Amino acid sequence: MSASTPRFSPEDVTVVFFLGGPGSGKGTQSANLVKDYGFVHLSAGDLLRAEQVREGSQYGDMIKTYIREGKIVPMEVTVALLSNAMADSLAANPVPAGTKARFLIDGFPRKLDQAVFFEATVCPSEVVLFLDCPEAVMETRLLKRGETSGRDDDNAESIRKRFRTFVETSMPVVDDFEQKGKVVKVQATGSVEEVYAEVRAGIEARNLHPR
Ligand SMILES: Nc1ncnc2c1ncn2[C@@H]1O[C@H](COP(=O)(O)OP(=O)(O)OP(=O)(O)O)[C@@H](O)[C@H]1O
Ligand SMILES: O=c1ccn([C@@H]2O[C@H](COP(=O)(O)O)[C@@H](O)[C@H]2O)c(=O)[nH]1
Repeated sequence: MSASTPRFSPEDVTVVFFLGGPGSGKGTQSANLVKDYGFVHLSAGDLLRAEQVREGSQYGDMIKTYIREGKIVPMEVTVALLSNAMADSLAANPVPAGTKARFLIDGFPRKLDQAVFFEATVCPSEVVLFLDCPEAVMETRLLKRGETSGRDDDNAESIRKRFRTFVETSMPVVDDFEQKGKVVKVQATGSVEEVYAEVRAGIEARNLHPR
């Protein structure tokens, strides 16, 4: 894996960043958005977990520690994984003339430097979808998920650290995009169906329609 220049043109893609605290429901809503809106879903966390266990990865141990501690992995690693995954997807499914591939980038950017670096070297985002959810609700969901997820970080101590990182490091990213007029904010405390109805309304208001 290397952080090379992307192997595609920014003109060929529409990128939606999907942000929200740990357990706010990004992965759950992403499945709906893939089905109805033709997004390719890329979860930064999933890409990091795959890199962590990839044989021969020089980053495996480092990623494991960062994830368990709820810290943000250095941006070069994550941006390279995302950019390569986008390029691979475009190579496998070339964009028909006159259309753009849609990428839903879940759980990224989590830090301002990542946002700046990605938008400068890969492509700018179109919309930032933000799931707003109280910590108490997210904690209940994550502890429940932890009963079966097998994730190293779905335990009370890691969850506490992830919440702290989210408030201190990731919320400034949401605030920055908000100032740029890019944020679609959705309350994430309702049922999966209720939240999805709000998500749909929000992105359609930004001219993203089913495909
Ligand atoms: N609206 C909802 N109501 C109740 N439970 C939900 C809702 N949305 C998601 N969940 C459940 O909460 C848990 C966390 O959801 P999900 O994995 O989608 O969150 P996430 O934001 O992707 O989390 P992370 O950032 O930690 O990966 C899952 O077990 C999921 O089934
Ligand atoms: O851009 C990113 C995204 C994620 N991480 C690390 O991964 C874990 C888990 O992420 P999920 O989105 O909850 O799957 C997160 O706590 C970070 O440690 C990252 O470093 N950079």
